[in-house]
Amino acid sequence: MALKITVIGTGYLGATHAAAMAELGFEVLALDVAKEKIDALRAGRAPMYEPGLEELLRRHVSGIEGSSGRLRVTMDWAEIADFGDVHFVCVNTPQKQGEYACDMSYVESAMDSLAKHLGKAALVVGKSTVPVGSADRLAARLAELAPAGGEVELAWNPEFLREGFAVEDTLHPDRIVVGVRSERAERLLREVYASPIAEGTPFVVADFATAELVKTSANSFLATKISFINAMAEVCEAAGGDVATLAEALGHDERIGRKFLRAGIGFGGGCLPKDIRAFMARAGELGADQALTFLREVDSVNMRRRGHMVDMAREAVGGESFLGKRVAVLGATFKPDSDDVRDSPALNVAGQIHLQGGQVTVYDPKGMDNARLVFPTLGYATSALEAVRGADVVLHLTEWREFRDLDPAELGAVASVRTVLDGRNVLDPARWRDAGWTYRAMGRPNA
Ligand SMILES: NC(=O)C1=CN([C@@H]2O[C@H](COP(=O)(O)OP(=O)(O)OC[C@H]3O[C@@H](n4cnc5c(N)ncnc54)[C@H](O)[C@@H]3O)[C@@H](O)[C@H]2O)C=CC1
Ligand SMILES: O=C(O)[C@H]1O[C@H](OP(=O)(O)OP(=O)(O)OC[C@H]2O[C@@H](n3ccc(=O)[nH]c3=O)[C@H](O)[C@@H]2O)[C@H](O)[C@@H](O)[C@@H]1O
Repeated sequence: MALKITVIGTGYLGATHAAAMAELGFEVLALDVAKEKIDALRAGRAPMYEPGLEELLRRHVSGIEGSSGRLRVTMDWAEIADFGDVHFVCVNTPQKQGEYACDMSYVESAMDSLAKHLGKAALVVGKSTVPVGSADRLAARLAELAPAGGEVELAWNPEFLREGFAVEDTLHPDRIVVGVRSERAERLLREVYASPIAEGTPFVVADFATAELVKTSANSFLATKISFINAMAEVCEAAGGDVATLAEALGHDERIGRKFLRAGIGFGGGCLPKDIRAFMARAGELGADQALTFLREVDSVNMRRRGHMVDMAREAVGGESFLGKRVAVLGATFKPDSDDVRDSPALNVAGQIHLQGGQVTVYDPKGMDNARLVFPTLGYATSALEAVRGADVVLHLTEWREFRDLDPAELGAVASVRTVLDGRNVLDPARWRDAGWTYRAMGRPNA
């Protein structure tokens, strides 16, 4: 009989995972403690903006006309425990308030709720990003709490999807990593991922600690690559070089590669920043803090880029202060094709300028509702054109396709001053200059 799968936590990771599991042909039951997410999913709506997710949900959510009916949702733990052979735990692991360490309380609470109701053999699979050593501890806790005792087992299967490509990355991952303690756990996970494995996706079997470490080291590597190029941007600014040309030239070396070498206002989101901090905190607990001190630099280079964009904007409006100045901010999300504003560099820059007295107006194609929740005091416009109306400077902070396609002449007709600062290094300087704009980018003093 085909495996039955549950997904606990239906945020960016869980909602996508649940829909993808249904797409792969499994019967899926998903649970969340947030009623609005469950209501949205039940109606076949994605709880967040993620390209392709809503189509997948409508194809599989039970009760939607023409759907396969393979995906159902619930808020009932007993139903979840009774239904699943394999339970994926996809809840959030944010940074602890005022600390670098990871807040494990959501994972612990979800595991406890599930364990108490488990009455039959099951494989519980952690997918959340956790500090190394967590799976070991959670396995002992699970064994203690689960009534079925030895028949309930834990595995760890970190996730590498990127927001904006979540559906594609889940259905066709570049690798699958599983931390397992038995052949049975490995066999069950091979069954779950039979389809990507058949497509040739590498399936890496590891112990718990290594599986956990693959995830945090992957995100640390990506963060380091971005901060490396942003450090080079700082040097280019001092020396009069061009970081975009530098990155292109570096990227031709296959050992370095072209990806993740885009300089600008740096990385944000619900993962990279908090994951490198949690990794440093955990290394400290393990007595290996020296190994990761470089991540402190990675973090501070990254945070400096936000401050540098604020400085560039202040200089553009006269150098002294933002008082009485209108600043248009294009972009609120931490990256394009997402509505996620968690630790968004764009919103951080907008917020800093607002706090320094600037009159900030933000526009983002998908992130407006989330941005308003985080920064209700900023001004919000209904289009890029409206945001730019009367502006003394325009900041391009999230590289949505829509912004690249804007007509600089049309914007120039409504702006008060034609100065654009490109925080993502993707606008075409010639197009803007031809329309009478002063164009400046980060790390490209002569661009
Ligand atoms: N967002 C992403 O692109 C990726 C996230 N991850 C990791 O996946 C985990 C989840 O991240 P996101 O989906 O972004 O977070 P999220 O905040 O979007 O979703 C988490 C969901 O878990 C639910 N939840 C919290 N406590 C619960 C409980 N006790 N029982 C049931 N549900 C509960 C929340 O209501 C929320 O809907 C994190 O550890 C993150 O680091 C890993 C790879 C990619
Ligand atoms: O653990 C996670 O949650 C995920 O974190 C990242 O994915 P994501 O946060 O969706 O976004 P990325 O594409 O990695 O971008 C992160 C940030 O870096 C910035 N970035 C990216 C690339 C670049 O060259 N320069 C740059 O500033 C982006 O603008 C964005 O703010 C990883 O890429 C995923 O593999 C991982 O699963």
